[in-house]
Amino acid sequence: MVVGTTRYAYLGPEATFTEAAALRLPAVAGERLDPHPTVHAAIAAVRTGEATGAVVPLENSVEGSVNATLDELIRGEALAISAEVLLPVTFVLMARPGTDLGSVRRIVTHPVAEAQCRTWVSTKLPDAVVELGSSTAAAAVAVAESAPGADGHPYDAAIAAPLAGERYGLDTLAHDIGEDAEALTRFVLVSPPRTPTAPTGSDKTSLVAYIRDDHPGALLEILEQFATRGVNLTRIESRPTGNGMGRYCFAIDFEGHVADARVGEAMMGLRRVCADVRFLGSYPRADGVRPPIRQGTSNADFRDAAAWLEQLRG
Ligand SMILES: O=C(O)C(=O)Cc1ccccc1
Repeated sequence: MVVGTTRYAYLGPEATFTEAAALRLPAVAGERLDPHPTVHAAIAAVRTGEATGAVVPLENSVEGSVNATLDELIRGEALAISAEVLLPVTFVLMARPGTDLGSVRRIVTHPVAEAQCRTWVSTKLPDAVVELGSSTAAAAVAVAESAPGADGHPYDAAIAAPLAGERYGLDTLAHDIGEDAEALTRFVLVSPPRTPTAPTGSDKTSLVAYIRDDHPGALLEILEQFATRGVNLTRIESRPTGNGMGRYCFAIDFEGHVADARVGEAMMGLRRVCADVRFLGSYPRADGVRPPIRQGTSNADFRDAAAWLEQLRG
């Protein structure tokens, strides 16, 4: 296989769900992919310029946001989201060849996988403990390298992607152990700040809003900016800013593109009521949905209203 020269970082090692997601991104597929042990390390490679972009998990349909990624976007040097991809995730319990399911006591996996497989583990292996690792593939490596009887409590099994079992020589003890067979994870391509790609009609925008002085109704003021312009939110998450107890910001995703008038007006409103607004980007939606535009909020409606005001002002 010929590999391009542009380097992209991802949450590794090989055979993570993130690697599978990266291979589905047109900008990344065919380029050089560098595995990193943590989300922080993958994003640090973008910040230092070592990588053009980093593919990292952002949100799971069952477990919610991946805070490690959210916090990188909220704090430190500004970054941009330039693409998203939705990936169905299937979890497998895997162990060294010869391991018997009944003998599994110590399992290792990523927190998102642990949350989705909790019911299966407590029902089928009530005496097992699940420990958390930096990725599902790192968990598979830890099991492959845990010699039974070795010092330091070896792991008996890992919960990871079917591909990780093949890659690291582990056998499957149980298939499809996640709670929701339809579970999806949303991954994003994080790059240095950049001009967004042109609107497609099926776009999403992400930003972080930092409250100006803690006061009653601060969140309502933020929400109003979107509501009055007919902008539909797809996710809102509060996270501590990291600068003192009780100081929070809101990471918000919504339908539309920064080039859309209603989105621009909502963002100008945020700019007026917030201490700071960090624009993360507008990018095509992975699900291709083209939501209906509410009456009175199309680009033409905003243009007409602006022309009317101009006329009144003479
Ligand atoms: O650990 C991985 O393989 C990842 O890519 C993170 C993750 C873990 C579980 C579900 C989705 C993403």
